[in-house]
Amino acid sequence: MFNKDSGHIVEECKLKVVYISHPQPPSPVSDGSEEGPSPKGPSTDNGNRHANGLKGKIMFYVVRSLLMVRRPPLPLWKIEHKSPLERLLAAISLAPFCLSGVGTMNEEQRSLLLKSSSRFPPPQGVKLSYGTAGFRADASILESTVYRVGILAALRSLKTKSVIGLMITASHNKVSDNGVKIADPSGGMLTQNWEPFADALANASDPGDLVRLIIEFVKKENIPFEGVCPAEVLLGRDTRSSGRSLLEAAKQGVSSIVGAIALDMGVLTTPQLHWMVRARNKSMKASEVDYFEQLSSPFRCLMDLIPEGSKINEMDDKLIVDGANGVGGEKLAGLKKMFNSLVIDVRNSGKEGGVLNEGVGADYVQKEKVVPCGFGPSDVGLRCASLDGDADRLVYFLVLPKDNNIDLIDGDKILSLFALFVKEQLAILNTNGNEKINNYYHARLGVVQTAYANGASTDYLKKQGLEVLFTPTGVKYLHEKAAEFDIGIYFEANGHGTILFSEEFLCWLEARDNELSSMSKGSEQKKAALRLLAVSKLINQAVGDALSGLLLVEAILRHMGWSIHIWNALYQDLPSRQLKVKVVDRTAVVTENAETVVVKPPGLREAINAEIAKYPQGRSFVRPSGTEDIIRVYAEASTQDAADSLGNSVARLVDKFLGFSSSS
Ligand SMILES: CC(=O)N[C@H]1[C@@H](OP(=O)(O)O)O[C@H](CO)[C@@H](O)[C@@H]1O
Ligand SMILES: [Mg+2]
Repeated sequence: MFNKDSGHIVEECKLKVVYISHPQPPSPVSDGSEEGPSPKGPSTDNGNRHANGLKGKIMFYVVRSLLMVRRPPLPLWKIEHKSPLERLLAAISLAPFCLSGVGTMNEEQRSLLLKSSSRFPPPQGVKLSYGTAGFRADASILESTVYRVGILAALRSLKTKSVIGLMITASHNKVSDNGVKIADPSGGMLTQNWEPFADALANASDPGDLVRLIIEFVKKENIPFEGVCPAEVLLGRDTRSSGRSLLEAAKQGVSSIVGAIALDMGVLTTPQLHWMVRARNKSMKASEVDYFEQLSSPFRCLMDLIPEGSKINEMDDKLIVDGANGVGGEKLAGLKKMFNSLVIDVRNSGKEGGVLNEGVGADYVQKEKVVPCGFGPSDVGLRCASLDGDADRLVYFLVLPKDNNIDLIDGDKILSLFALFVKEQLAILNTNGNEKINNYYHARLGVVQTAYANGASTDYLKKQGLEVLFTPTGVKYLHEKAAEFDIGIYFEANGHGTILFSEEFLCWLEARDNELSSMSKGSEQKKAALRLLAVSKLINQAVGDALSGLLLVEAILRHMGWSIHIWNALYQDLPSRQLKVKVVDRTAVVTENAETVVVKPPGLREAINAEIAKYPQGRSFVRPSGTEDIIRVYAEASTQDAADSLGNSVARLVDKFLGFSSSS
């Protein structure tokens, strides 16, 4: 992780180093623990301090020399302390921290935490939970939470000896909300084992409680602490104005762990930050320019490999994108400059005065099934797409001639398009004319959905002979499941998804590609190998990414020679309805079987099943949202009226069992 370019990347990408941890220099007078008594009592007297200081200096150089054998110096040495004298002073001030062991906390670290955390008191009467996508709430109460997640990210970096990401976003939620989540070293979501600790940290009542929790956790997880190892956290935020002060809180959190640094990567899409974390930990270049290059070059490769005759007519050439008045539109405008084979008209880029996610964006389009602001009758029949507020979701749509209605082409249909293409390329790769080839690799291709996937999509995918699996809502679950395959494609109906390739399969594919280069250059197999390799590079391997997903959709439609109408006609969605019900305590609903069955409160399951039985092709389930304080209701049936009616009946049941009237 802390690759040799650590300092170099900082310069090359013109990154701003936002904070470098400043451990308190050992003072001969005060131990800096005014905030509360030390559990160990006063650590040293003055004489001991001086003696320890000298011992510390000597030991520090020994430890540091040893550490430098296996890693380059911290960016700390390169960036902040420019002159040799400044570096020496920094080394001396860090010395005491480098002497303490694993899983322990010395007085200086404790004092630093107590001091900084006292500036971020937690909100009163609020219980926070690291839900489907981290912590989310009204931005005005989040400073303490973000500060504490900064601490968590620094500890995670120490534990994994890798670069960690911290993203400040509330995605598709309203502009006054915000949120914070962590990207693990792979670029994926924070490991689920650490979520209870995240909850405990966020809800710690005071600085003392917070420090006690950290001490316990550091011990339990054996985290190398107190400057023994460096920690590095990449910070990103979406376009919400509250993100600025929250980012400051995150910096304070990171820097309250000795040896930890925070790098402000600026305003980013969520998938960009995840990608950068992954790239840094793979010692790859990780700037925004590199990200654009990573997407555009395989896209160009796929376009160059489009079969002769797969031409689409001019009307189908233009794509209109709704940027949700968020970060995605602006980034897409930058990305599209890197190729001229695609005409993209970006609307709702945030520069026209619209409000983030208000009447715009992928979540609005998918849930309300109406045109977003800025779209209208002149767009009827054109290929349109919508990103969400942090650009990790993508849906397509067709504007219908009447009543602002749309034909939605959601995550399920994007998944179907990707699955068809990958399956076709795998089949070409493993066939030589009519003969099966010898160097055959049976790549396990799997697709992963949630209960929100339209039943018609699941039927369609199964009919194509694909293995379909289900997980609970939340990309952390889908991603984990998809990673079990050689090629795992996952999508939530709302448009979050990606394609994961196993290392083993990619190794084989690269070898096969080389073999084909010498044996059958220009053959269909060679092209199929090149296409699959291009897909593995274009599609974000860390998380679902609307920008990379959009480029892949565009490339595949051209490959197939399909208009959006042909794509949309792959299968017809069953009519569905989604509703939200406000209840007293949403945690009272407990589900199982990928959230399709309610186990608590007693009696609700039977009542829902009795409703479902009244509707042909009826399906309905309820679950507590992980991002909003509500219960979500989903209903599907053979007609829209029936789906609406089933949804309403189930929503009434939820209200009856758990609503405010039931508790009074
Ligand atoms: C029905 C729905 O769209 N749920 C979304 C929503 O989660 P909830 O837990 O349902 O609030 O936000 C998550 C994060 O973006 C996303 O993963 C999930 O699919
Ligand atoms: Mg999002």
